[in-house]
Amino acid sequence: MLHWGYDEHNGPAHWKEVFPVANGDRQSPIDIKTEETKYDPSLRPLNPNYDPASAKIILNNGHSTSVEFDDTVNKSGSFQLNRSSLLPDFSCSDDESTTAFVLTGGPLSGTYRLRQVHFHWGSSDEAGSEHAVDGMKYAAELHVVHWNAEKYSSFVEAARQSDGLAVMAVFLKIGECNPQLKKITDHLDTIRIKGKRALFTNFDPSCLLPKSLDYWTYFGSLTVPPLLESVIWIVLREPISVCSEQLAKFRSLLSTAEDEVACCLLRNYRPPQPLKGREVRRN
Ligand SMILES: NS(=O)(=O)c1ccc(C(=O)NCCc2c[nH]cn2)cc1
Ligand SMILES: [Zn+2]
Repeated sequence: MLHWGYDEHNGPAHWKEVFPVANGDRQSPIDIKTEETKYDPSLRPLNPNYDPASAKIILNNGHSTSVEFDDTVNKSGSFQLNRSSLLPDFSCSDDESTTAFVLTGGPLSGTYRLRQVHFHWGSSDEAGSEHAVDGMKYAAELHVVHWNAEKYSSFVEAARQSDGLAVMAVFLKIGECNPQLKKITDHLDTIRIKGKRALFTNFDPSCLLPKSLDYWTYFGSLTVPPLLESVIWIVLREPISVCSEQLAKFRSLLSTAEDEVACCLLRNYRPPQPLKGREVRRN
């Protein structure tokens, strides 16, 4: 396998050839069998707190499109909420607290810092999500990626620890066009080619969250190589909407770079992996 991807010759079935952890005990995604999930009263409400100004760029890395955030801490060690009045304010969180772009609460102990947001989709609207619910797949899935900045000094270090990462997954269900998603899909034609990136600031991912923050949670892994088993998954139960035209824009992204024969990134989801005895809890 040259470089991993989602085609017949380099897709999920081949990843174990280079990343043996693909057959590990806590791989993701999974099919969530709702009858087998366990209510856990100790689970607290999720508390996402994002400073829209920390968004930096939107990029096409060849296997997804992601919005990257500035997850470096500033000199004084605290986060300032730089509400630069020059930029239009897309923030949906009216919270003026100064703990910017972190996720706390839920199953998490400590503060997880926002790193990036990205998507997974399929070649048709029938499938595209990575997690499934009672065997049912949604059209796409949004991942909001955080790392344990309280215990570890960098994302790369945290990505090697069993409690290093926390990813919040949101299902995208075919329906109305999503006005919040428009900001992202409107930028995709400027980053069609693998490696392309564009300035993208003042984006607040809480705009993409559903009304209810009820969730399932389980211990898993990255769903793309290196498939590191360092993710506390938080899967929101309520989907957000997306329309076919918006999904079509994701599919028009290229998985190839400038000097390669153009190939569209038609799908980029890994199928559900064995649960291997893991428990899925719900709040
Ligand atoms: N789909 S997902 O599970 O949410 C996910 C989230 C993040 C990453 C990621 O950041 N990959 C780079 C990993 C790395 C390790 N060391 C240096 N880079 C991949 C998949
Ligand atoms: Zn992902």
